Amino acid sequence: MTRRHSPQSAPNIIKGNHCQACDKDVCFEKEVIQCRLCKDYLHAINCEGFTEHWVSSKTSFSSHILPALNNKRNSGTGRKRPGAVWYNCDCCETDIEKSDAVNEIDKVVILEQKIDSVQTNLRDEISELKNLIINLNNKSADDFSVNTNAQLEPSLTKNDNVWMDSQRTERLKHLIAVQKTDSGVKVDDGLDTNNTHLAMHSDDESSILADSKIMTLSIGATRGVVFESKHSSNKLREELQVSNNSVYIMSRRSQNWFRHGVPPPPQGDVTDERFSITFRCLKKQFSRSILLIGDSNTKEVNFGSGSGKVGQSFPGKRIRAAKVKDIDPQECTGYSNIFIMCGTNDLRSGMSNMKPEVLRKMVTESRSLSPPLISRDKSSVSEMDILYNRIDQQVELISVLKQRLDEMTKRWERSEAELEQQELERSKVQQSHNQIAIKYSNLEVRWRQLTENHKEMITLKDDYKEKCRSITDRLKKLEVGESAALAVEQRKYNDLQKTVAELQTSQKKHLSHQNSMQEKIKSLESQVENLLEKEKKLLEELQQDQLNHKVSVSQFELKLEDNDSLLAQSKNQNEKLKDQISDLTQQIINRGKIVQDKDEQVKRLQSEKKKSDETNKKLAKELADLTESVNGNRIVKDLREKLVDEKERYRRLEIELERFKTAAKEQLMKEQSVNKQLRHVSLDRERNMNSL
Ligand SMILES: O=C(O)CCC(=O)C(=O)O
Ligand SMILES: [Fe+2]
Repeated sequence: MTRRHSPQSAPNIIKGNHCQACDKDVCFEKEVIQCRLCKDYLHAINCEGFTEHWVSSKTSFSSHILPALNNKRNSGTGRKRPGAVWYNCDCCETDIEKSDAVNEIDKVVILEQKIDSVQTNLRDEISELKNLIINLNNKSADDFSVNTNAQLEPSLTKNDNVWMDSQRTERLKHLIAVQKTDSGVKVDDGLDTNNTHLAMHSDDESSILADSKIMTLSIGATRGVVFESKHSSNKLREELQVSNNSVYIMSRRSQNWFRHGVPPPPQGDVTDERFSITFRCLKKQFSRSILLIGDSNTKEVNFGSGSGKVGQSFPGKRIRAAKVKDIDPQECTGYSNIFIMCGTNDLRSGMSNMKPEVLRKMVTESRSLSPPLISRDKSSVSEMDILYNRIDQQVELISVLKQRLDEMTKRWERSEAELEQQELERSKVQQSHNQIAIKYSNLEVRWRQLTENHKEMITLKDDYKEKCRSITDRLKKLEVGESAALAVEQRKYNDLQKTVAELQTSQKKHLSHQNSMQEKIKSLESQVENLLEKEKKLLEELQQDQLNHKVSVSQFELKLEDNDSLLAQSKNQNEKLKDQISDLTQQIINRGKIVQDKDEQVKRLQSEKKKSDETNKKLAKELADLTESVNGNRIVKDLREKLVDEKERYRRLEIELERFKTAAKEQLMKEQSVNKQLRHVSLDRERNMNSL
């Protein structure tokens, strides 16, 4: 496989100052990293401002992009390299890992593992990126987050919950903002925010629609709202942290099972103001209900039917609260029209610097603007008159309210500015969100590239598999060839065994030959013995003859002296003796011949010995060959041992032959000396005869 990522064969992601994947210009110094092995340039997304850090083996989202996004440096000490970005791209890392492989199969295994790990990493990176995008989305919606933790009805899904509709909540937010300015809700400035709390309760008034939702909007400091089960069998208790501009939703039904409240902040905690506005859906008949909150001045107003009451058609109630802190919010639920009568007991005139005539005008205007909340029916005329008269009396209070209104307006303006600021931040977040989206698409490009690599690796793997298969086939063929070679070897072995058997038979023959030779030698020995015996006898005879001859010579001499006639006789005798001598000489010649025969025999034996020597040498050579070819063969070993024995026996035979030869030589010498003596005797005799 060609290295797709090599600088020559594959285009870098970065060309000039342009990233091909993002299709945008990049800062070469800050946004580009180079693989220190293949020297390819890659777009290091969002690593601006980083002149030194160690990027791990992969451009993984966690080790590279995320730290850059978080504007943090990689902190691992071993990873830092001053003055440079150190980076090995995935392909080079794979090459390094591949070089560890001992064989092709190992290489395939390493590649497979690598592909798996790259896939897992990429999947992790993509899911991390997705999470980040989701988080950023949430963060941008933080200004008005919808918190669903308090949904106590688990069956309620996002789709069927109207409060999950961001457009709707946006409109609501606007509405609330208007309400904030319009209503001018009185907030006691002397309120100790660190002690405020709302007792545990359930919004379970019968005036609330049974299958409706109750929504509470939080403004200001973050506070904990506690939810707990009412019934002992089910002891659940959860606390929900509600932040500024967040809403939580409960169902009306859950009120039968749970209660909720806002506990005081933990001891020692300093907290800011928090307002909450709760929205409830009332049953139709309560839509016009009235709540009148006020001091003793309101005691004359009584709701209900009958004489002295406001009337059946105006459902409502009056609660006594001389100061704001006396108001129990629990008592306030379920009323569409709430009148807070700020009595003169605590809030006196003098606090307003508004001119009375201006104030009066305002009151008149407000009267004209007021919706006809309460129609004047006959039964309630006097009470309402009293109410309007009271208003006249409360101009000072209204001026205070105006002041508060101004304060609230300022506060609203401030919050507007904050909102603008938030909007700005939001757009920034949106920008980074867009960047992330680009990075995501980059990653997808990388993913596609890796998929292509993966495909290529799979083809490579298939190639390797194919190679492995062919190697296996070749191996099988080799195995078949090997068995043929084995058969040849077996045949050779059998031949060798045959040769050994032949050698054994020739050894046997040699042995029998040696035996026959030994027998021959024995017979020769006995012949020599016989000859010696005969020689002995001849010698004895010769000695005897010599003695007899001497005697006869002396007798003859005596007789010769006395009688010449006896000369002839003596001549005859001499003739006989001559004959005898010639016989003896003949015998000696014969013996010489025998000795010569023996000599020839000895020579023959020697040549035979030479031949057997040669045979032995040949045998030894064959044996050596045999030993080489069939090393460790038991039969050959035995044969070798036998050969050694044979050699020993042969050596002894040789010694004996030597001894025999010397004995024969000695015999020959003796015979020669006897011959000499005989020759001397015959010469002496002839001389004697001549002298006679
Ligand atoms: O302030 C809150 O979050 C709780 C308000 C509440 O429970 C209520 O108005 O009934
Ligand atoms: Fe409540």
